[in-house]
Amino acid sequence: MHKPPRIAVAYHSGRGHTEVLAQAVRTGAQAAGAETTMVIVDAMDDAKWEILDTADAIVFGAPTYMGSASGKFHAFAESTNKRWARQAWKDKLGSGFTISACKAGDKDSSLGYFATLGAQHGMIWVSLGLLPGWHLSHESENDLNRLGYFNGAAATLPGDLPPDAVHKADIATAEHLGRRVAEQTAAFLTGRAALTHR
Ligand SMILES: Cc1cc2nc3c(=O)[nH]c(=O)nc-3n(C[C@H](O)[C@H](O)[C@H](O)COP(=O)(O)O)c2cc1C
Repeated sequence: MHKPPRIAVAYHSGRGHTEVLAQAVRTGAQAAGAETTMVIVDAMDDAKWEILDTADAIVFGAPTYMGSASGKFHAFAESTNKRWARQAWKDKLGSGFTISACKAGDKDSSLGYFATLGAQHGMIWVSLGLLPGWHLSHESENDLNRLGYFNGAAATLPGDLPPDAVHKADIATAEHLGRRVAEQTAAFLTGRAALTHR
């Protein structure tokens, strides 16, 4: 019997929109049997770094600000440079999620940035693993992956609305991502353990 995968959700949220997605990623990962820990990256301390260093997978999240992940997330990412130098997070699994106000809003840049950050750390990237919803005439905005992203989970919410207005389909998409990261991490850990004991 293997230990449950440990998944950290490392995120910044300005007004609570990204927080809703972070909680959804956690819900999905827990439903798939993972142990999850939330790490708000605005103010890192030793305990938070320990959580990230010992996690089997890290899911990065931030709102899209000025066409990329928010500045606070970027500051966190830059502060991982010593870990980068010794490849401390190599072979952890990773993925990412974002939200923005515009329908498109350059969210792709944020998701691409998370994937590049993961690659710099030698992490193994987990895609969303869903076909796009809402892209044929019989489909609707209530579909999973209604915004049609592949590199992670994305959500759109008009900027003047409160966090509890985050679209249910976007929440379900983030839950799907959490589940998928948990399942892929469990499969990876099982495979690695089998190879070690061969
Ligand atoms: C400084 C700033 C820059 C923003 N830039 C973008 C942007 O480039 N594209 C976009 O669609 N929305 C943009 N937004 C809107 C936010 O992405 C959106 O409101 C998001 O849901 C906020 O999430 P949060 O509450 O987790 O911070 C911006 C908001 C702020 C405050």
